[in-house]
Amino acid sequence: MSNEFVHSITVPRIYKLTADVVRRVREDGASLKTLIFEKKHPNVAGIYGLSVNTLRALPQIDQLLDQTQILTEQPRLNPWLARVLITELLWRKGCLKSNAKPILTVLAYEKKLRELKHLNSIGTPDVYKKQVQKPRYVRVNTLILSVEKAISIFQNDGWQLLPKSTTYSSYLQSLSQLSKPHFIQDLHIPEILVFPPSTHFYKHSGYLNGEFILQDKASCLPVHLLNPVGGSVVLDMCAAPGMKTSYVAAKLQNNGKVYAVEIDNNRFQILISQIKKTKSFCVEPLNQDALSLNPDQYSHVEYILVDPTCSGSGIVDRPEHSDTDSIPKSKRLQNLHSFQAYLLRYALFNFPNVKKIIYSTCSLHPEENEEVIDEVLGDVGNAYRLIPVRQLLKENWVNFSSTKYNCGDACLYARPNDDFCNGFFVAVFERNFDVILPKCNLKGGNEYKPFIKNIEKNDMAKTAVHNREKYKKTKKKRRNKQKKMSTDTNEFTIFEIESKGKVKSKKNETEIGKTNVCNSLSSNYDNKLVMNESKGVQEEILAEVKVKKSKHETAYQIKTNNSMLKINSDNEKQNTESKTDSPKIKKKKKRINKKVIGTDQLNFSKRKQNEETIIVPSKKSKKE
Ligand SMILES: C[S@@+](CC[C@H](N)C(=O)[O-])C[C@H]1O[C@@H](n2cnc3c(N)ncnc32)[C@H](O)[C@@H]1O
Repeated sequence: MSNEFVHSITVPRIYKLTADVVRRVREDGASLKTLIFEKKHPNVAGIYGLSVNTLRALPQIDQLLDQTQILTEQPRLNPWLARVLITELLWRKGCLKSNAKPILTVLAYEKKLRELKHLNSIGTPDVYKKQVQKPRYVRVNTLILSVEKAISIFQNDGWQLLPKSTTYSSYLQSLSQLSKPHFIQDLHIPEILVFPPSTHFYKHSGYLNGEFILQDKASCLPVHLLNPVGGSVVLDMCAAPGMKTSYVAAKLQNNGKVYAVEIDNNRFQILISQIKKTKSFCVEPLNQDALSLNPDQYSHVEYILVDPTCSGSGIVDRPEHSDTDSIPKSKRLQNLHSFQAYLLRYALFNFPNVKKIIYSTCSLHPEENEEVIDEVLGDVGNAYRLIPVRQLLKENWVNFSSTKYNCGDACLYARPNDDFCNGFFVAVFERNFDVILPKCNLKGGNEYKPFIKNIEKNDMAKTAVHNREKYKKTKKKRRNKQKKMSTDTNEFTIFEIESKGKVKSKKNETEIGKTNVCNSLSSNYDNKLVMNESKGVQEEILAEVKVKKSKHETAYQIKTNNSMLKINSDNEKQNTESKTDSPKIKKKKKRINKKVIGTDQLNFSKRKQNEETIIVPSKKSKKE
């Protein structure tokens, strides 16, 4: 075989795409889910699996790369492709079938790799091993069928329903022994049916038509505890991918209203898809920053769900962060804490008729949980109280918040090893209307509203990749400009949200990504960390969202039975605009209206929004 011939064989696309995904997750902090979605490859599950496995085995792979010196000896070999191929060879298929040059190169080192793997006693990397064998939770979408009907469907499929448990300990006992062909109804949430681990329903017609939602029990708990009564108005401040939104709609039986707010454009598409699939007609999706909601316009809101971006540390099968991550863990948690407290405070202080607010995270870090609750409790005084979740669940729960915090054990923790579900935290706030809301000058508080205008909202919707590209471009532009005006010290002031305390101005900030902490949180953290609350969901939903873009407009088109829902999107325009903007002068920016053409089935509304983005130049700015 001549060299020329070997060179002409291309590497299978799945390996190339996975290598790119893994690189961007590691280097850009991009979201695995968003990237896989972007690729629009038919084998979403394959790319997802290989990406997750490669990411998890990175420390071991890098050790092998070091020892074999492949990358030094083979400088033309793409290091990320090498990592993916090694994963496939050593931990997945055990072979590589192609004569493409990179594959032959890796295969030339196969013997050495295997020997070193053996010598290093690298077995299956620890992170491959699941701590918990989580059962498969199925939430019955009661907007489409009753729980009884769902049970009979599964029974017709050959499943056998175990008797209902009466205490949490007997329920957990049953869960720990659950095996085919048995399933059980959840003790707390009757809409949830529980099946043995590794049961797959992705191809089940009930799943495909929205009757069954594959949603972890932990993710259902916040809505179960919110428990809005029919006819009420609910605000879901962080809605995508819409698992909780659709559950709220089911709780309301579509009688009432749910405002589902999502800042990220890509995730908003998934939210729309979920709303449609689940027939959640009472939901009005809003593609905007929840912090930009005009409280006067939403003064009728009675229930709020605050389920913000978090570290996702409670998710059982998510890839771990490693020490090599660019932002240290403590700093990440501090940033998340600030953002979460900000959002929660916004909910607590700005909606005069709200009765109940749920704060939840899929994190097990007190920084994102008890510490957030303690911080806001100090601000709201007696205007709100925490309802002890122990009472709400009638003592049938084991894990609560720590008594070493002011919130005491009033909040709920779900812990994978005890509760057989993802790790989660839930706090339930109830409004005491006898007490007037105190004034609060802190982030999100009622005195803070005017500042909201100064946040560059468009940017919050950017993915990490966008931010990086934008940052690079702006840096390049600025460098060129600086060359031209070498004496120019172009100073400007930007606002920065500090982790603790007030708004502060900062001079000479050069990194666009730093113009706003929430911005970087919403993009980096959300995309990087909050892949989803259930591993399957991202594959499932992504596989279904159909996005079509025309040359002249970006449009989301979702097929309905008899009509086509079309949402004109200004995303690209916004993105382009923001990319070319540099924050140097006082600038008013009109947000382009989201035009939504509703179908007879979906209840989307037209919404006008002209928000100002103002970044104030300091007085020292060079006079042009
Ligand atoms: C943890 S996820 C929400 C999961 C969702 N509640 C569910 O159950 O499917 C957090 C979401 O909040 C969105 N988000 C973050 N900051 C936001 C903001 N300021 N306004 C609206 N959405 C925001 C993120 O893009 C992300 O989709």
